[in-house]
Amino acid sequence: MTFEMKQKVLFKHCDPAGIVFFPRYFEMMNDCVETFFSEVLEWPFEEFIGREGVPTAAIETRFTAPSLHGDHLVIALDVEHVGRTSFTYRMTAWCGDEKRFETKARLVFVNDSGRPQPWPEAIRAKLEAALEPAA
Ligand SMILES: CC(C)(COP(=O)(O)OP(=O)(O)OC[C@H]1O[C@@H](n2cnc3c(N)ncnc32)[C@H](O)[C@@H]1OP(=O)(O)O)[C@@H](O)C(=O)NCCC(=O)NCCSC(=O)c1ccc(O)cc1
Repeated sequence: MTFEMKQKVLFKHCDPAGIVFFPRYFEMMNDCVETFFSEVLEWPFEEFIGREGVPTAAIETRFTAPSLHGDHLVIALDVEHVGRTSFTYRMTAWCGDEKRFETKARLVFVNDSGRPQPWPEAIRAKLEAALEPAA
């Protein structure tokens, strides 16, 4: 399955020329992940972040076209791999038919000491259910 989140490009995302500044894209990525946790995993960040966490261990992004103030983006997330303590997602942002960025990242589930721990079984089951179908 592909999870989608709409994101209008706002004033706060942009430099003085009205172009999205790249750290704001990373915030949009995290917003999409947070919404995925809430809506697909039914495990909102506010229920566990603080005691536990899901830091990003690795991320690779390509910015393929600039976004402008007022653009309407659709940010699409696919779960690519579920590991013992981690999962990998791919995310692509579109404005109409134009791709604005694509990213691949690995999140690791950590305990209150910041050490990796296995996913809770119920969360693992939902992550595996969300895995994109094999090509
Ligand atoms: C992520 C870590 C806890 C992993 O600890 P390690 O001791 O390296 O892990 P391990 O070797 O045991 O491996 C654990 C898993 O992580 C995976 N892993 C670890 N490092 C990597 C890298 N570099 N690439 C890919 N996968 C990795 C590894 O494959 C294991 O996966 P499973 O097979 O699914 O179990 C540690 O490297 C760390 O703390 N890194 C710093 C994280 C960080 O500061 N990221 C910057 C942004 S912070 C952030 O995104 C965030 C913070 C707080 C929040 O609430 C939310 C988000």
